[in-house]
Amino acid sequence: MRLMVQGLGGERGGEQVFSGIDFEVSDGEALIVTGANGSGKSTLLRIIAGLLPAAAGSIRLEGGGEAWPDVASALHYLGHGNAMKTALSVTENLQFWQEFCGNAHLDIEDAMEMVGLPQVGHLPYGYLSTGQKRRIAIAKILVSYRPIWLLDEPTAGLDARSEKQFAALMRAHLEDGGMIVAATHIPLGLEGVKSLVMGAAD
Ligand SMILES: Nc1ncnc2c1ncn2[C@@H]1O[C@H](COP(=O)(O)OP(=O)(O)OP(=O)(O)O)[C@@H](O)[C@H]1O
Repeated sequence: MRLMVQGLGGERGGEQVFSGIDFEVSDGEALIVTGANGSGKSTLLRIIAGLLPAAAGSIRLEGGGEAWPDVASALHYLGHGNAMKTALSVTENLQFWQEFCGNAHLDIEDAMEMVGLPQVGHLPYGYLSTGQKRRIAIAKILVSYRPIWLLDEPTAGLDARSEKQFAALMRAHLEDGGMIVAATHIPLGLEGVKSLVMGAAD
């Protein structure tokens, strides 16, 4: 499978943020997107996720077959917001996402264990600390299988131990043939990755 981005342009509020972005990511590959604040990293990921329209260019998934007929069906998007309901329990949130995304992968208990939070399932999500919220958002992408992980500053708010745990999860995803496109200011602990540097903002 191959994610192909060609000539991609992005706008916010009618202003061009970037143009002419080209890259390809195949099974087992990661692309790390870096660049100054405001250079358009989040905008790029939101366009790939289908949350914003592209101003120009194309985004295609080759070889997805019947299981992954288009880019949107093949990806998990981990944005700055964690996309969880604060009043629902952690388990209820993860159950919702597992049913919504389909392709159940890890059990909810196992996913909480993988992010080092096996005992918070009964708590309202809103009670968790900032780093715990992020770790449960990471558990969200483990409870359903999708081959492409789009990650926007995934380790923001994580302590050193959780950063390492997450690096291991990303490596396992790549070893399984998954793909990662991650915007970050912090090295993610992945080796042999592709790199895209977004232009500096004015
Ligand atoms: N809704 C919006 N309306 C207008 N401009 C916006 C909007 N959202 C973002 N922008 C602008 O788009 C540009 C790109 O923002 P974006 O969040 O993609 O940058 P980034 O590279 O992810 O930055 P950071 O490293 O700070 O997270 C910025 O100049 C930002 O002010």
